[in-house]
Amino acid sequence: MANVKCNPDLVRERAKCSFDVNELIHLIDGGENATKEKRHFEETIFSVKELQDAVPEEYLSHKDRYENAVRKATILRDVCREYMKKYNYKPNRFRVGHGVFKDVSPFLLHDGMFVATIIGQGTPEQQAEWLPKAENMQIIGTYAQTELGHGSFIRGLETRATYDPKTEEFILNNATLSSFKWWPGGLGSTVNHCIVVAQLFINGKSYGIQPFIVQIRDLNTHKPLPGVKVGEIGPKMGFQTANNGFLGFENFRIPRMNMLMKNAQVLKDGTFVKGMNEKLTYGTMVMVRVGIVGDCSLNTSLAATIAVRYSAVRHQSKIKAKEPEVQILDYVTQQHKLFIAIASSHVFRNVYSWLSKSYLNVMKDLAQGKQDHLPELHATACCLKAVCSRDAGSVVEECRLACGGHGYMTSSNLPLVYGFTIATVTYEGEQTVLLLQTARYLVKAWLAALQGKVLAPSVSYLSDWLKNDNVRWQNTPEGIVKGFQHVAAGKVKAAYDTIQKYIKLGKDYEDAWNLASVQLMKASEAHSRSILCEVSWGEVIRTSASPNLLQVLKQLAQLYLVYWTLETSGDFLVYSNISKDDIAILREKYEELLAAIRPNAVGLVDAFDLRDEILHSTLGSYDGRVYERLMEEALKSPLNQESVNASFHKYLKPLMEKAKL
Ligand SMILES: CCCCC/C=C\C/C=C\C/C=C\CCCCC(=O)SCCNC(=O)CCNC(=O)[C@H](O)C(C)(C)COP(=O)(O)OP(=O)(O)OC[C@H]1O[C@@H](n2cnc3c(N)ncnc32)[C@H](O)[C@@H]1OP(=O)(O)O
Ligand SMILES: Cc1cc2nc3c(=O)[nH]c(=O)nc-3n(C[C@H](O)[C@H](O)[C@H](O)COP(=O)(O)OP(=O)(O)OC[C@H]3O[C@@H](n4cnc5c(N)ncnc54)[C@H](O)[C@@H]3O)c2cc1C
Repeated sequence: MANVKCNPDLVRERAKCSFDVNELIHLIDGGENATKEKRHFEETIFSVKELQDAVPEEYLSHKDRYENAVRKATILRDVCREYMKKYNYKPNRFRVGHGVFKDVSPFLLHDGMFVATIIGQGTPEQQAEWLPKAENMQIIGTYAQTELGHGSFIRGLETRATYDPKTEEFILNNATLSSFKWWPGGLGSTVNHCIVVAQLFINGKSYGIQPFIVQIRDLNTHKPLPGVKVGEIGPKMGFQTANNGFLGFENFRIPRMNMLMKNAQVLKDGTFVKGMNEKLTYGTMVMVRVGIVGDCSLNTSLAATIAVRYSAVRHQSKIKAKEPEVQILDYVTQQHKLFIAIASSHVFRNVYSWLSKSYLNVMKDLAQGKQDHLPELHATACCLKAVCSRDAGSVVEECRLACGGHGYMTSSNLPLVYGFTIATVTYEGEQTVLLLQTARYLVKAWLAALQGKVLAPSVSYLSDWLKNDNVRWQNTPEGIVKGFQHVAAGKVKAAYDTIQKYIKLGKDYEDAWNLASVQLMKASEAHSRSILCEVSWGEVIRTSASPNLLQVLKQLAQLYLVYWTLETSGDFLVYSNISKDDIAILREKYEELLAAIRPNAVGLVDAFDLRDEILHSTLGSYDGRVYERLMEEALKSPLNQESVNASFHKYLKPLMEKAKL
């Protein structure tokens, strides 16, 4: 990239960067070698001609766009397969996926949830049967859980799997419209298999929801099998190429061994054998929620790179009347909009790495029959997924708005990035629903703290606060982290007290919970923010990096802490010992941090190392040829391929002629 002829503003920005951009790239990637491998892989992918679109996707019809996505998905699969064989390298498919599809691969759910569920929910025998076929794409699958009538409340799913001991089969049925599966990615026209989550019935008795592996299309003709009704759900806000679909069954029979039986089993005679914990059936969702925190980091870095580079190139208006128009990045309000995007991407990455380790530890424990840490993992993954996805959506939108009119252009790619980022707020557990899951855990933890019990590490601050809620405020990063814990503890206590108040007024627990649920949701958000602050600050101070880089990483981490303290200063005034003077000091600190980060802004986004092919943006490319690219892309419009459009003769001319009469 270094030899590309760049916009002079970007050249100047890069020259004033105070740290070694390559050092940060290696740190993000996990080492110099990892960067080399990543770049070699990406170079390979993006040099495949067939993966490059001659016409921008947006000009294709819905159908052509889907077919083009499937075409590219199959090529990408082949290239990756060969590459992995040759180099024994496991690539990050989401990064290159953004480049190849711009939007979402129709195989996303195959890789992300179908294969993962077979691993997580299948017995060794079932894995041996299905996994090789799924991994080498002999079969293509998705994860079909959500229905027209139910997504969040999965115990309310209506698809039925009724066991027939005579034939040792399950009979799948969707008797109502609301029971139709609705949303699964790839289901529309791509997959031939599904994990179907259905209510198990044996001898008229319900045994809760269980996962079944179901073939829905003929492998040769791709026609839906008799008894299967399947189709695509139509255009959406984003995810256009994900091929989300609907599905229903009518007396569709599958063999007994197609119930994934790692956790619970149905024996030949219809005996149901309960698993260690029925919530283990929800395991794939926990895994994906963890993954989404990492995805939030990537999505945020995409938007930050586009908006920061554009803001360095774009000149508009003046700060001083007699001086030239400034780079819009010099407006402190612009820095306020954008630097939190850079900081958030680092915070999400660090927290993702921490959460993934917890996830793997809990998986190891579960394999040995220990489930003590599962509730903490579930609670932590829920609130982090909810808050990170919401933050990422807001940050991406702020970056888009920060690009003014050009941010509204599809060719900036910001509308698309927003489309797939904001979807993470809803899928894999709607944000409020997940925050309330965490709130259940927090309320229990609070009760345990009141009883003097030892709490799990992520909530031990509740006990500390109970012992001493009068800690002096300190304007240091550690002091701010403590402050976030005080806010969270104060909110958990307030929500708990509110529940108790309603119970004393004669409400039952469930109604009291619902009445207090805004507070519970806010407590959960505050808990999440305190984890984000504590973990990310902790990771940064433990980072081994050169002094120059460490200084910049600390500035970003502090920016995150101060930004969110100021954003939630009302809470701090209520629940911590912060004073108005402390807030004034923090405001000053915030301005200092923006000024300190300003010279490194372009270097920082360069360090995300996102190739132009991944950014897909007229505004964000490495060379900063913004106006040239905007014009080049505009000229690709089919309307610009003709000097006069047929509508002139058909409609406009007759209209004008009528007006003459
Ligand atoms: C684009 C790139 C993305 C990159 C992502 C990275 C990697 C992933 C790769 C690919 C995936 C890509 C895209 C995904 C597309 C989207 C796919 C989907 O959306 S699939 C559908 C997802 N659906 C949901 O998430 C549904 C949300 N609802 C639920 O999870 C549950 O119904 C519930 C809200 C949790 C409530 O369940 P239930 O009613 O049964 O439980 P409660 O009675 O409320 O609580 C009982 C008890 O159980 C505990 N618990 C609940 N869940 C779990 C769990 N998963 N693990 C452990 N424990 C759990 C809960 O805490 C309660 O405990 P207690 O308080 O002690 O009683
Ligand atoms: C792009 C995209 C891709 C998807 N892919 C898949 C897929 O591959 N497979 C799949 O199975 N599903 C998929 N889904 C479905 C997705 O998982 C659900 O839409 C999601 O879990 C939310 O459920 P819902 O639609 O039922 O929302 P609802 O629960 O109906 O939410 C509507 C409102 O009700 C509120 N609400 C609901 N319950 C409660 C409660 N208990 N307390 C308080 N408020 C509540 C919510 O907070 C929200 O404000 C996808 C969805 C999207 C958008």
